[in-house]
Amino acid sequence: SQPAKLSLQDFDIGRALGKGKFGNVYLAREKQTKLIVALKVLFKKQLDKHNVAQQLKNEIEIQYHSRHDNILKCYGFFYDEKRVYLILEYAPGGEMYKAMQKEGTFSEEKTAKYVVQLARALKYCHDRKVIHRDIKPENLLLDGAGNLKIADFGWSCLTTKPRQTFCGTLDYLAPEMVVGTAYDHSVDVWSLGVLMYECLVGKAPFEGATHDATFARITRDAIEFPRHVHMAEDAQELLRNILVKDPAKRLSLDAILASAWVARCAPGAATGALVRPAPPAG
Ligand SMILES: COCCOc1ccc(Nc2ncc(Cl)c(NC3CC3)n2)cc1
Repeated sequence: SQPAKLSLQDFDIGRALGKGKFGNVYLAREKQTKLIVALKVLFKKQLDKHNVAQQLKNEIEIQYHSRHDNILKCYGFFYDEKRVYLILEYAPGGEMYKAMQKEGTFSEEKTAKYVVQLARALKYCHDRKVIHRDIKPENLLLDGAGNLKIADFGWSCLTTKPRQTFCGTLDYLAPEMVVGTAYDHSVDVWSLGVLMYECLVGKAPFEGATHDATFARITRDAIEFPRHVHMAEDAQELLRNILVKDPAKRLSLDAILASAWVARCAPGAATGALVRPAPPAG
């Protein structure tokens, strides 16, 4: 049967969770089911002005049909004459980039948990021929147990040709995207490497003062590890094999999940369980 057609009257609206370029996200509760959701309100005028209506359809299509613990659920959408509303899963932990700002760096264990969860979510996407293309802390949320959720598929695509210019931070763009050559799912692997680096070091590996400086560093520089951050050798080794300019030489998601650093810092990841095994009874 078709899902029920919902409208704004079906929700009690709560506080604003975040303000975006095309509209805001509000905490909301569906009246019948009492389900707590995040309601993303987008203004049609803004969507038309920035010519992103097709991108939004993309986002809804991909997120609505995704079923994965580390991908934020889209329960549905509706619209009125001025706005489009996305009914999204509420992630109580908030935005990853805010947690990074607050904590500076994360422990190896917490970083490895994020790396494993992001790698699993990306495997799910890539198996379905979906490339996210815009993995960065601003697009990642945390649930109540600190699990990672990919939250924004605005830039994901089923093809491999970028339609519009990027906005926001370029730190996470893979070299081949910066150069504009054809690229594939391995651009998401590069971004996973940048995220791992930033979680452990506290800043992105190829940060530049300007866009051009960042572009130049992404395409030219070899990865460096600041001396004041004592990063374990197996972590450095893994990052050197992810942040490789040539996409064909970049590690696969499976290889990352099977790496020595993941085995040491996210025990049980290989078997799928990320929770600590209960101590033996008695
Ligand atoms: C003092 O308040 C600080 C903000 O605290 C939170 C912010 C956001 C969530 N969860 C959340 N879940 C789903 C979405 Cl789609 C979303 N989108 C918004 C644009 C991020 N935000 C929880 C807490």
